[in-house]
Amino acid sequence: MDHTEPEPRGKPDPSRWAAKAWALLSAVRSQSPLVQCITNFVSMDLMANTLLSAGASPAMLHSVEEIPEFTPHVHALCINIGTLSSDWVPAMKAAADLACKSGRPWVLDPVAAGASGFRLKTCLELVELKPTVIRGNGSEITALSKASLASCKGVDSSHKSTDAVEAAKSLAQASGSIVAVSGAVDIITDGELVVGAHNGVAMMQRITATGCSVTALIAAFVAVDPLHAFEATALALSIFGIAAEIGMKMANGPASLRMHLIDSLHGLDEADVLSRVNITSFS
Ligand SMILES: Nc1ncnc2c1ncn2[C@@H]1O[C@H](COP(=O)(O)OP(=O)(O)O)[C@@H](O)[C@H]1O
Ligand SMILES: Cc1ncsc1CCOP(=O)(O)O
Ligand SMILES: [Mg+2]
Repeated sequence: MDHTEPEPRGKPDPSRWAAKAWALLSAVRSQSPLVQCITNFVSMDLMANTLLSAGASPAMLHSVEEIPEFTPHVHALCINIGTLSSDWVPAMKAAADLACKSGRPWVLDPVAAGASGFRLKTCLELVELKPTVIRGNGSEITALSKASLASCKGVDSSHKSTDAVEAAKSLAQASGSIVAVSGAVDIITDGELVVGAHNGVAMMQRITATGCSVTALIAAFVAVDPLHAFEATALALSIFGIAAEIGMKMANGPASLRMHLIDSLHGLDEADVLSRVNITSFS
């Protein structure tokens, strides 16, 4: 996995983003990073298939007994609190702590963070364990950033991603994590620089666990380029969106889009990626 020095940050150059997208997808395919996923029951299947179709190697291991042996050897860890219960929290915390201590990137998906005090408290405790990236929808990032039970229907967002830019920036500054807010435009920030990834189709919101799955894809991308987590996060979101755009041409509705999204992610070629990556600076 690449440990070279970070590239200088600055105004995004569209051709640099597209070339880097193809380089990172190719690295995931050739290196097949092992991604440990501690995730909700709803997302396990789509998340594992998303990682496999991108070329990564998923492992849905969550028992607290095996984390000390397993987690130090993974290339990245994804923690998702979607179907949270108290007996899973020690495993989540132990895995996050070990990932940090072993120098492995880890990514947090704070599903429905503002839906209950238990969820919010657990997310805030996980944020203390220094996730490399936090990816949520607009309502989740708003709740986590303000540490309050913001108006939240459940797992789906009632905020546009673009209305959560300031919340994302302050969460990134307070946590030291890269923060991504998904939506029609995916917002990615390190607390200063903000970019928008414009790929994707609206019907992705009608398939459960697309958000969870793109969080796991972010973990795979960060695994192959851990020193450029900001770029890897934006590009994983863009690549997932491109797969959906291509899949949508063959789909008749959410169920067939789910299938074609996975097929398209597996089949993405250089021309698709270079012509479709759409990331712009956002201010
Ligand atoms: N209106 C939209 N247009 C294009 N892509 C979208 C839209 N809404 C969501 N997406 C994409 O769907 C995926 C899941 O995002 P989202 O629905 O916000 O997450 P969650 O399922 O966690 O609420 C992301 O890849 C995001 O870019
Ligand atoms: C429906 C549901 N309920 C608890 S977790 C979950 C899946 C949420 O997936 P996503 O956040 O990707 O829509
Ligand atoms: Mg979600």
